[in-house]
Amino acid sequence: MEVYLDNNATTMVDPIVFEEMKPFFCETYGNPNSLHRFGAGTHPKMMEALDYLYTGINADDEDDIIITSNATESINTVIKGVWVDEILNGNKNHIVTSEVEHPAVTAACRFLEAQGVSVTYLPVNENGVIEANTVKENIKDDTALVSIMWANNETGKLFPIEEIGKICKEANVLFHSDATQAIGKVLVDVQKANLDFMSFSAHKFHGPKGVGGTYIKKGVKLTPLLHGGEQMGGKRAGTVDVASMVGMGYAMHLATNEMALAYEDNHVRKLRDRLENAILELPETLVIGGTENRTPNTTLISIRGVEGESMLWDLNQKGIGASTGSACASEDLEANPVMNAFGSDSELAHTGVRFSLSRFNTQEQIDYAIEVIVNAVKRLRNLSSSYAYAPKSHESGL
Ligand SMILES: Cc1ncc(COP(=O)(O)O)c(CN[C@@H](CS)C(=O)O)c1O
Repeated sequence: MEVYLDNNATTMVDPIVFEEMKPFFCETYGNPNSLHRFGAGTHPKMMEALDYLYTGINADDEDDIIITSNATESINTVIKGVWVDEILNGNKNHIVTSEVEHPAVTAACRFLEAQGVSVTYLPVNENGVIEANTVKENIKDDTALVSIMWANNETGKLFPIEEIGKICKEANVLFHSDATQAIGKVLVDVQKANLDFMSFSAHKFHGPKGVGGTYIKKGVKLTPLLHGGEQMGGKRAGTVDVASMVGMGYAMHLATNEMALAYEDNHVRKLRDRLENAILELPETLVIGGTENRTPNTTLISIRGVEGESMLWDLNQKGIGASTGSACASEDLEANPVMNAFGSDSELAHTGVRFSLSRFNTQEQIDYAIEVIVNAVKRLRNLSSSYAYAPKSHESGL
């Protein structure tokens, strides 16, 4: 049996989405900027896709959503655009973000630090969350941007975006959230969150890889990252990948409607809890960041005495796909920086395994995964020279 439990890395394109995309390869294949019928034929479905995107994040009709290649491009567009507008051409020189952001945020911020910008990386608290008050305490007169993720990709922890949005509005500071791991898992409302910018990627909610979006609130200036043609009103040059844009719009429609979010919060959450609770019955295991206030599909579990990479190899041999943390850091055998930030000791930082489920997982798959995981832990702990578990009288030895 094959069981895919790495949906925070990427998801399967929903077959229904794939059907929506097909016509734009060999039938309606014109360039949307061409004036003839071959180009104009793409417009109805592109407009429908935009409608789905606006509805999915509750954007106002006058706001902008520009189509990018992925969340990384969207994030760089915001951070570097604000740098140009508010720092190079303004009187600001400070950005507030967090220690547990995705590298797309932290690396872009480190690039700006190399250009002389001051960046504050906020720590998470003992519950693995960035506190709104901590953001407030770190906003200065020259703060150009606050950028805090909506949901952490490794732990699933949800951050107080609406509270932070109120703080930024009162302080008149631009606010961006990387919502890549929130869309399709929890309700994302850009207006309630008082966001000026938001980034997302279609392949996290059963859309195609290679397409994402940047939300820009009406009236907020943002210098483009890419210059060239007049696509997206000059806000993002380059011919739009029509099929992917249509796919992202439809995936947003399927993933963010009321029934879909209820399914995530019930069915997917129940499967995640079933898997997590079975692993927590093993001695010396714990959920990094704690179990409260998380996306319904994610668990990052430390299993003392079991190297994350060794566990992944065992799982892969049995048809199960998971990760030790974000896929983009999977080749890096250094201790997981996010786990370090969440306060786990150095050994724990090497023993984390991330399981991230989706609406396509079944209870049968989860029960199989539990059996494989428990057997893998037994095998790997028995092999471990450094792990010696002395069971208390009421615990079975492993
Ligand atoms: C919160 C967050 N923000 C940005 C990105 C980047 O998405 P792209 O579509 O690759 O550009 C990701 C992708 N995180 C994957 C791959 S590193 C993970 O395994 O966690 C993310 O989780």
